[in-house]
Amino acid sequence: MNDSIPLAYSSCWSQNGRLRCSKGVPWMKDTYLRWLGGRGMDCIGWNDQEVVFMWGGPPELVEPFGAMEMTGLGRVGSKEVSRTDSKVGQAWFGLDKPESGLKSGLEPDLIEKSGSKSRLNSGLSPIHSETHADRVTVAAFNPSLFFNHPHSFSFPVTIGLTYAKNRFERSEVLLVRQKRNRDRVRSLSGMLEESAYAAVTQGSGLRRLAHVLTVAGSDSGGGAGIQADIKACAAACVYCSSVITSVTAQNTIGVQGVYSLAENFVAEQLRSVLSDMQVDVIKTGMLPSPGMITVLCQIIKEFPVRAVVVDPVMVSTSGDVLSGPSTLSGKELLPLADVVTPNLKEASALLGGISLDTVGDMRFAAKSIHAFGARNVLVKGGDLPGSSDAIDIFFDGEQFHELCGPRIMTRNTHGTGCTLASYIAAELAKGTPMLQSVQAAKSFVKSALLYSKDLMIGNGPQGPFDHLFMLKNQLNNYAPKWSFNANSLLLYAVTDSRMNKKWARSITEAVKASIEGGATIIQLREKEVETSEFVKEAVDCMAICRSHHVPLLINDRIDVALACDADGVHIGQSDMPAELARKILGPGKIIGVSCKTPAQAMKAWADGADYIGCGGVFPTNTKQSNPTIGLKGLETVCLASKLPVVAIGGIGAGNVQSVMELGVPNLKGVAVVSALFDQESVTTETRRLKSFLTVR
Ligand SMILES: Cc1ncc(COP(=O)(O)OP(=O)(O)O)c(N)n1
Ligand SMILES: Cc1nc(C(=O)O)sc1CCOP(=O)(O)O
Repeated sequence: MNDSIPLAYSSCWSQNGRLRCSKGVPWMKDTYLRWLGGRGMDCIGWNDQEVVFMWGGPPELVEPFGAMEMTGLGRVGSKEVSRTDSKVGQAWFGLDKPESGLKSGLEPDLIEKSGSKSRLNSGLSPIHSETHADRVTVAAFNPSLFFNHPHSFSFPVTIGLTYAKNRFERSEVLLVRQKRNRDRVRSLSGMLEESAYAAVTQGSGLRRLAHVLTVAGSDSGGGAGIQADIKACAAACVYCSSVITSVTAQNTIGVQGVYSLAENFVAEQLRSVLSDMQVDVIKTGMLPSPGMITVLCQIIKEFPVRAVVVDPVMVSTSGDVLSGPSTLSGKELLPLADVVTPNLKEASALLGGISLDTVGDMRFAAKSIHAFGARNVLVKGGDLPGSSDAIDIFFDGEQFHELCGPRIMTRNTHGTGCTLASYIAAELAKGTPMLQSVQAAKSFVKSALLYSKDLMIGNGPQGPFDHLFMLKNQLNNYAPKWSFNANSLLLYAVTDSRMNKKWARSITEAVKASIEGGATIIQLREKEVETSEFVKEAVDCMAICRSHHVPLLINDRIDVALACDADGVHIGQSDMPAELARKILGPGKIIGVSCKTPAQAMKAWADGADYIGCGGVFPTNTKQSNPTIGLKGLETVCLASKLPVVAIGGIGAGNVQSVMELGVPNLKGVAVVSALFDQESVTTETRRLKSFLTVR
């Protein structure tokens, strides 16, 4: 990289809750869309030597900073300038307001006091010009500190970051007084780093990879510990560096020996990685001594990262003790954790050995561990007695989420805890929000276990599984599925080639019209179209659906779904078995399965489906010889199903209400063919049907 760094000018602001950017700033848009969930706002100022980023805004903007109102301050040249206005949606920092050209956002008296006005304006280039900078300074501060500070104009910067000559320097004062703010600032640091990095690499041809640092023990058998962490991150397409705390002699039979490294050598490894590389997330595993935790905590404070994931490894799956509960109960690390992921045994140990036998107990444990200072807690109930499901409790300090999945019956579960935590860390490193990261990790572990359930590695009772099962598909279709929302089943439009032909419509016209009318998910059920034509049309339909954020599934044809990178497939009882479809498609695709009985619904769940289609609720002419199960049959299947259900068969404006009035919580919507597509105007009929439906 040159000392002189090309940099595009930008300004982003929020308007009606949406991110707006001035021209010529794709990197900025990406960065902020990614980190501020599409509601970002910031300002940037610059002169020939230095560029300043600032952002701020309403509390919801700065998720994951919770309730902290954040705003920015910065410098132009070497001079500090004043504060932002932190009103909702209005915070800008004095350099320009895009709608009205160059304009100061500073309050007049502050401009006067800081004497910054002339400096500000004289330091600016015209809007949308390009400049070159060899330094990028990013600063943010907490206004509550600012306003409480006795010398307001000394700018209590909570964190500042300068990128100059290929290095980040944290040169600003760290003024962090409250624990709550310290947590926020750690996360903020990652964002600042990302922004500065994005700025300086723009136009340089360089790019960076999301990065997790795992601090854990080595498992010689390769199933858990550092080895599992690296594989989980690789599966999530994230770079993983590793600091080894302990070396274990371990196989599928148990742990034969543990050799812990000296604390100062662990510190040396940590400093080595963190002083050189831009680590996004630190994930911790086996930390064999309280002293090692103290060292780690000190270094995390010295080198703040975006998030810390703590897997409180205490006992191996074989039952061998890897570190005592006293190690974590020192409670130094938990207040730094963005998420902690104990299993039942670990949660119990953290809480002094209480027994945890029910989902209610797990909720209690999650809340109690949260009180130690972790921002989020995931209590894993994989070994909850008497449950055929794997139920985890996620608590974010306000809300509980019960995350349910089928328990996969296999001996190959060694390393699931390490893998889950590392996958969460990897998703967080990519910018995925916390709950979705946890869901994506659960989905990954489930798929890996399913894929590996018959593997035979080692002779002991607990085998490892295959993290890189997707590579065997030779297909790069491993995108996180967290975008699937069961509410999208509300009005499910299923196309029909015969009807398209009858009304002289192309598939794309049919899809466009149904989306216009309000369809919430589309299935291409084109039984009479030639494959080459089908793939071509499906690719076009995908483009339409993507641009409208409507998922598109393919009926029966897994090959076509892969060819057009559809969001998933819908399969029947006589099609490719769902379990195999999941193996072929990977965890990133949506799979729906047709079910007429409770037993089929249970199997679909165990096979890794995402929803079931249940019918025929009423007689239909669209599908020959289709048994009708009636409203009663639909209700029975819904009650037996752990998956969301969409009703199908003979449904139209005249009877849709009777279906939805069943009021079963997992009945999420109706799938319809002829009432939408065997009609003159698909848009009108879709709109009409939609008017009877509301998300529950
Ligand atoms: C949402 C939805 N539910 C059920 C079906 C029927 O699928 P299948 O049993 O595979 O029958 P065909 O559609 O292939 O005739 C569906 N397509 N969609
Ligand atoms: C494709 C399909 N599957 C069914 C099932 O019972 O699984 S009924 C059906 C046809 C639904 O078409 P219409 O909305 O025109 O009745």
